[in-house]
Amino acid sequence: MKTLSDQAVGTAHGKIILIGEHAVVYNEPAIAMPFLATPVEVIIEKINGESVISSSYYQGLLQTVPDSLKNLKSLIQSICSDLNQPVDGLSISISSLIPPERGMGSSAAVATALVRALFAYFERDIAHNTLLNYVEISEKIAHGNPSGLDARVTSSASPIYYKKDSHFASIPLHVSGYLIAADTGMKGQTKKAVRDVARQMERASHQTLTIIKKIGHLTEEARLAIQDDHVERLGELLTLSHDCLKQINVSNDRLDHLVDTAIKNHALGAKLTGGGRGGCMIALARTAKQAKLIAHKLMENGAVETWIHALGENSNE
Ligand SMILES: C[C@@](O)(CCO)CC(=O)[O-]
Repeated sequence: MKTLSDQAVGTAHGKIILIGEHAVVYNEPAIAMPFLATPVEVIIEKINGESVISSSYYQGLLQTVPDSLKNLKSLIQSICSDLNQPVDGLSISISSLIPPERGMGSSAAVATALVRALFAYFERDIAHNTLLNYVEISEKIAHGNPSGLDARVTSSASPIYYKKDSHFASIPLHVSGYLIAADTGMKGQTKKAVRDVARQMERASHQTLTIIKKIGHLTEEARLAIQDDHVERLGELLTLSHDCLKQINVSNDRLDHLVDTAIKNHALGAKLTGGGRGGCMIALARTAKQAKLIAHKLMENGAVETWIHALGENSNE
């Protein structure tokens, strides 16, 4: 009989929306980026007895996980059953640098790393589509109705261009530069912001639709800038899209202040990322040195945490 490995590791990373948020709700495209500065690692080791799990939220038996980890328990049970392996005898330890509830794909990334670790532990190869299907099981429990975007971006090295109703395409990443993300320390208010944009669309449809369409054009241009290595143009497009997002009232003073701070400190561009009214912002810099300075200035100006990701660096795909 084949002996299984005593230890296996699975990795994944966070995601950020580079451009196109809110407009994507109205059938315009958006682009999401793998964000390697926030990695996730799952280590599985062989133990005797019942399986245990350890994460920053919980340490204990897999059988008695709290509700917040039920998605992972289901995922482990499905995989062990599909691979004809016992659910006992595993020590699963999860470490994640992705802040939760910031729209950075935290739950999908943990699920991705867990699926990879389990398949490595049981010495099985896994096709990318099978991985996505497993992550969806977990995301359905965690979020109800996942779009599939987070699963794709947290397991991929390439930016993903996407439209509503599961239109996904990888973009060849030829642009180089440094992407800085900063956390405002406030929870984003995606649901409320999406609802308010819908109300605006009813009240002032022509005006609102013009802005939404403009974000769509900026996103198409950003796709070209990424694949044709036009980092300066990409920066301009980010700032222009932030102006559009301001016009549809999904920014707030704290985000605007961080965006202005980044630009004053020679960012090529900056914008909010995700649902807005809190959450995170991003800035683009040409060099590592500029990125570090911008991150430092963002911290001085109210950010609670910053991360720097070198575009084009190897990832774990
Ligand atoms: C604001 C939004 O476009 C992105 C939130 O991360 C909402 C959505 O696409 O569901």
